[in-house]
Amino acid sequence: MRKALTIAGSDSGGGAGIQADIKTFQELDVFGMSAITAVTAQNTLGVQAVYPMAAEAVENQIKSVGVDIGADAIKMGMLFNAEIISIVAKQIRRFNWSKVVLDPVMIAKGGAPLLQQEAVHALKQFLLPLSAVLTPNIPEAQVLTGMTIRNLEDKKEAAKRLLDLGVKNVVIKGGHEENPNESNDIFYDGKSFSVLHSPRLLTKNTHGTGCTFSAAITAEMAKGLPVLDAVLIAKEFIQAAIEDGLELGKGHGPTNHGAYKKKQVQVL
Ligand SMILES: Nc1ncnc2c1ncn2[C@@H]1O[C@H](COP(=O)(O)OP(=O)(O)OP(=O)(O)O)[C@@H](O)[C@H]1O
Ligand SMILES: Cc1ncc(CO)c(N)n1
Repeated sequence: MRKALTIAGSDSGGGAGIQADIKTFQELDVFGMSAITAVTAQNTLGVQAVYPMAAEAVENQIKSVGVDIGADAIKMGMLFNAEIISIVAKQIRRFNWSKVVLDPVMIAKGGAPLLQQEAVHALKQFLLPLSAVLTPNIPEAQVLTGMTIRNLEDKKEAAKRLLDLGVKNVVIKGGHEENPNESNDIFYDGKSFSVLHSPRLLTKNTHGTGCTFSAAITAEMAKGLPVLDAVLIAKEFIQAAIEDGLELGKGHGPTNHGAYKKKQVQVL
């Protein structure tokens, strides 16, 4: 069985972070493993508290997986601080992992910081050059490039700048765009651009969309798919999960990780 490791934060509410990643891996028939970087007290209303792990604890979780089980692909989500970032980078190099997906999580939907501002530099310096795929949303792409993104041309320019920082492929996600009809993502591999179209679904239940999308890319890469094919499946996966979003809690409910598989079965 193919194996994927997520290095990310725990979401007690179960919709984002490690929990979203493991559910997504499972739905896509990949064995999920985790290295927890921080524990968040979180629900559909927001993040109530963040408890970062000691960098050594993160390092040892990755080592335990790497020396024994191994991983076909790696995903990184919330990393919180520069010390954790630098230790994660060291372990990725040590195990020679190349199918590495970096979701540069910075701020939760309610505004809580999930990455310290002073750690952005470390993320760019240590992790972008080790990543096969980077999946920023628009605000994250703006922070990483220092440019304002208003339209498709800006997205293309930002994607080029991100590749100049060492990442091999980038998907700039459109969830935060003000387009009322569509939520389009753009993919760039250094040679050509692809626009991944989807209708914008009118729902408040979008907690964990970014985590779920990048975990699905990771799972498909673990199975050996080329990056663009993995991204296209992930787009279908997140679309189905949002369409079937769950009305749980009093705020932004989670997406339904089981929706994609259910849809496949119906088609058969
Ligand atoms: N309302 C929506 N309708 C359709 N697709 C959406 C919607 N919101 C987000 N998406 C899709 O979900 C994926 C994740 O995008 P988004 O920009 O929301 O990520 P994110 O901001 O990192 O998520 P998070 O809020 O979990 O951190 C993208 O493929 C995006 O196009
Ligand atoms: C733990 C965690 N990681 C990532 C996100 C971003 O959605 C979140 N809300 N919580």
